[in-house]
Amino acid sequence: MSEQFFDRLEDRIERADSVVSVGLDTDPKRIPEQLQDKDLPQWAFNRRIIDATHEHAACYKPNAAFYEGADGWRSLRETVAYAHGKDVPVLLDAKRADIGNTTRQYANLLDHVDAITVNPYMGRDSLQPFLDRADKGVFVLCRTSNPGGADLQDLELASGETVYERVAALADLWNEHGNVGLVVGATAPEELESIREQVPDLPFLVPGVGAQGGDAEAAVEHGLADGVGLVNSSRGIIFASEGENFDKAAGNAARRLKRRLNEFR
Ligand SMILES: O=C(O)c1cc(=O)[nH]c(=O)n1[C@@H]1O[C@H](COP(=O)(O)O)[C@@H](O)[C@H]1O
Repeated sequence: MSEQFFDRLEDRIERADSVVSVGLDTDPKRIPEQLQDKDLPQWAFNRRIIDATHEHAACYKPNAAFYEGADGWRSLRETVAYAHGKDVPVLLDAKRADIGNTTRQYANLLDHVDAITVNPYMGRDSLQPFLDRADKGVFVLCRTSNPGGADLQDLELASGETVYERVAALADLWNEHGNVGLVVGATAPEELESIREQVPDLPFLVPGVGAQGGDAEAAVEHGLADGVGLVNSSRGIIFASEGENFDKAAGNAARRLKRRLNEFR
């Protein structure tokens, strides 16, 4: 198996014929009733979601927010092992980074998963332990999908570039091991296009299609670098139905998204 995350991801994209990142944002309150009395309801839910969606998944992206706490981390560990058993990489959406000794601990998260999202706000040294993991993917938040994404990221610097453009330029510099990608939301299609022009070689993780109503065509057209990149939907897949056959609905939603995105690949 290749040493490089993006090579492994490329293989997976080819095998699944899909750039869909299935977001495992498993809100305990939205888990169907029939699973609520299980030992680890999140794990019971994720297992059925993975069974139903893995053939359409380029990766799984659990967001750490939903797994904080002892049972959550246990569920996450089982989930990651199960996804790996299906040959699907796992991108932990943790948005971490801190001062040196703290961030070294955060980077240990990469012992368990294939890639992670990080926050560039504290600068290069806060990301160094992640960047040093040449075999793992490091997705740097660049232009986020939320309405407030513009508050700081769109500010113009004295140099004339915006903050998100500066982040993209820095991420390109930090990409010494070929393991860096950017997070750019599908709700900002113009920025997606301009960032793609600025950094043609960095794969993007593009969240914001589905529940946030982002632009699927722009996500594919600009999110991929040499065919490699990810377009994420979380709630739109895993909570496609909250009824008894939630897994079947999730599988259908993942297949539909894959087909829709493939129209633009
Ligand atoms: O880093 C991310 O993945 C991320 C960045 C961003 O700009 N916007 C964004 O929505 N996300 C994540 O992508 C997922 C989107 O979930 P849905 O809106 O349910 O598809 C959540 O886990 C968000 O935290």
